[in-house]
Amino acid sequence: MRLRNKPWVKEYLEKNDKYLISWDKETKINLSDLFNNKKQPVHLEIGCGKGNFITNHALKESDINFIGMEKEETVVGVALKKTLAEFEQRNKEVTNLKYFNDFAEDLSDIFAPSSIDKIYLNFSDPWPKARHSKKRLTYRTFLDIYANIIKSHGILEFKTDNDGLFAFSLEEIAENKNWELIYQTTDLYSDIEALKNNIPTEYETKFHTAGKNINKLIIKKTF
Ligand SMILES: C[S@@+](CC[C@H](N)C(=O)[O-])C[C@H]1O[C@@H](n2cnc3c(N)ncnc32)[C@H](O)[C@@H]1O
Repeated sequence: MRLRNKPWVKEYLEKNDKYLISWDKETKINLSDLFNNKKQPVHLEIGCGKGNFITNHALKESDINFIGMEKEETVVGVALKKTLAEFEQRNKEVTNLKYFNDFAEDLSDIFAPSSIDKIYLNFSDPWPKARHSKKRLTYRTFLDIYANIIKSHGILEFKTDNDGLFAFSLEEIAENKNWELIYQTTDLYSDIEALKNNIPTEYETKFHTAGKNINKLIIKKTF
């Protein structure tokens, strides 16, 4: 499905702006003002795509506030529509999930240091050409940005079908003093224990169904 320039999106997002985070680029977002349930931990998914993963997390873990960050406005529109439909189907109100149309590059300007409890990064673009390696969302500058916004000893979970990106990410992590590796597998679907709590993303389902191995790593902030 081609998602660019869907004409309904702008109007739809304006109408449903209570599920969106807006940022004035001058001040950092005050997380305790965002959700009515202020005291709950905040988990952020970067590059949430059409929102399957974060919606299912928000449905399952109502004691956590979720933010889905996505750079494409049209994709945010599609994600929000799906979220509202999923919650409605279960007669539930969306009180613990908001979408944010912005870029991972801006995270340190958006959120205060040590303010996010957990970060998810799923099936981010592999950028296979060496000259584009800095754009990979596990490149060292991104790892530093995540370490800045996540709380002390916070956890980041990363899944990818792309073996090259996975190997690259492990190398970047090994070189980065902000993070320690606490789990890794190149075949998530053969790790029964890890699978128990696994919520698949849209890309994950697609690749796993096609027989591709799914890589996963978990890292913890060292300080
Ligand atoms: C390959 S898709 C994966 C979507 C979803 N996470 C999944 O696993 O099904 C990557 C998503 O990340 C978004 N994205 C890529 N770079 C980004 C960035 N720098 N900041 C925010 N979102 C980004 C893309 O627009 C796209 O929706």
